[in-house]
Amino acid sequence: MRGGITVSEATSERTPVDVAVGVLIDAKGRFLLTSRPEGKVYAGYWEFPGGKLEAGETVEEALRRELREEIGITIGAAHPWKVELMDYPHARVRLHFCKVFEWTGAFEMRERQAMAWQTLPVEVTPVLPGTIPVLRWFADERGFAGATHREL
Ligand SMILES: Nc1nc2c([nH]c(=O)n2[C@H]2C[C@H](O)[C@@H](COP(=O)(O)OP(=O)(O)OP(=O)(O)O)O2)c(=O)[nH]1
Repeated sequence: MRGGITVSEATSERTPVDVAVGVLIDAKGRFLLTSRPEGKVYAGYWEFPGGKLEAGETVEEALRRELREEIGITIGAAHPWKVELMDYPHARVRLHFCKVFEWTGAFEMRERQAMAWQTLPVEVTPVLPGTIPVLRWFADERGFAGATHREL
């Protein structure tokens, strides 16, 4: 007989995949969102740029690599901000959100994403579920009341 593990228990026990996420903030306090490229899950949804850690990488190393690969910039220091676990049907992810205030190079959307500098409330839509808590943290930091983004 197989153990009594139900599908939902198995799902909640999935080992999370670590993801490094960059919250780029410019001199005006705007933050950068990019759209997920065609061919990825949640294609077209807006998110903070980033990606999965490769073996042996720190969060900061992964973030530096991903932002170079995906949007063409070289970041300065990555300041760890918050860590969030998200359960999606496709994966369980541990999102390491880092604030980034300095970078060099010109933005180049190498995966043909779109980019948008945003403030609250966010105007682009739809926003990836794993991005929504970040908007709430910004709202709390900035004393912003009301909806942080538009629902689909
Ligand atoms: N980059 C990013 N990913 C997020 C955010 N919120 C959120 O739930 N995620 C999830 C979506 C994905 O399941 C995962 C990131 O994986 P990904 O597929 O974009 O990473 P990657 O660039 O390494 O992709 P790949 O090479 O495996 O195709 O994290 C966010 O704000 N930014």
